[in-house]
Amino acid sequence: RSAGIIGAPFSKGQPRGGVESGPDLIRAAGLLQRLQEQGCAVKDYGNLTFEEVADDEPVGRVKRARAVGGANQRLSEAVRAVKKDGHTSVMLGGDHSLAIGSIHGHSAAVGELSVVWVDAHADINTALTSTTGNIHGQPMSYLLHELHAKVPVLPNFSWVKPCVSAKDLVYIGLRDVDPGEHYILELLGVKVFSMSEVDKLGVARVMEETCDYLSTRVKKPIHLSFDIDAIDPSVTPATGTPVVGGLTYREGVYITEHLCQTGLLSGVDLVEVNPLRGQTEQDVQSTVSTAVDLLLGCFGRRREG
Ligand SMILES: N[C@](CCCC[B-](O)(O)O)(CCN1CCC(O)CC1)C(=O)O
Ligand SMILES: [Mn+2]
Ligand SMILES: [Mn+2]
Repeated sequence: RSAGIIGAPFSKGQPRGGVESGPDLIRAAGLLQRLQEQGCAVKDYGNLTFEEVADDEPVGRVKRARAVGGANQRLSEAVRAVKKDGHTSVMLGGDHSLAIGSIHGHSAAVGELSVVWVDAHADINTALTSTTGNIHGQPMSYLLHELHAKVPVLPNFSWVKPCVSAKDLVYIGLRDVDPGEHYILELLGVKVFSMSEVDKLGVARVMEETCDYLSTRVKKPIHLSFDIDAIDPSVTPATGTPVVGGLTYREGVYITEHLCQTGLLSGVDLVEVNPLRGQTEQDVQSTVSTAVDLLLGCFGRRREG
């Protein structure tokens, strides 16, 4: 296995400062060294730099669109290059609006993808259904072919080409879905394993059904977009939009171990770690070390040794 690490210190998909520190915190916790220790080749592509955007006035209700569009165009090019170099891309966020560039660039390199979205939230509001205007609650709406006609073209977004089909998307961990999002998920028939299904089926069955569902037709490379707020806030409190009733540490690691074993994992996002949202240093350390362990599971770490 080989991992290409891209740091994306970006926060404009949401209003809270601090999430831009995610990449360096995850590196400082030893991600690269731990990957190498477990036999994974690692190339660190460093942190992207994003230009400041002046006068980034709201477009309708959408906030900071020009900054988000520009940052994701840079990220898309960077992820495409990492994939062309033959690595599994690892995008360290930063907020979840970065999934736009990460998935777009991944698909530009490898073609059609399966997307596994692990999150408390669906992040599938369109610019018109979003009540907050924060683009970290909207990324999937820019990527789905089926929503293309429903999404207005925002400034600095004209480069985004839809690249994912609704049938190739699976959600795990949902527990805070907006009405507009629920309507979209039902309308498109997107496969959802909410926390109710995790409780009902157990994580092993959820992963079995996820992989069966995604490989029913052609097996595609998998893009895992993991929002740290999918994990319960008792474990990962240092994040912008915590929601009670989340995945245990063990369920989170089981998910990444299982996806690694498919041999199809081709791109990973780990987003929404925000040290300023922790109340204690221990809160931050628990959040960051869980993020590292989730990523190690993506690259072959097995709890059995
Ligand atoms: N769905 C939310 C949250 C998005 C979270 C993004 B993340 O990347 O962390 O998954 C809004 C949530 N909703 C707003 C109104 C409140 O009363 C209830 C929560 C949105 O802002 O669209
Ligand atoms: Mn979330
Ligand atoms: Mn998210």
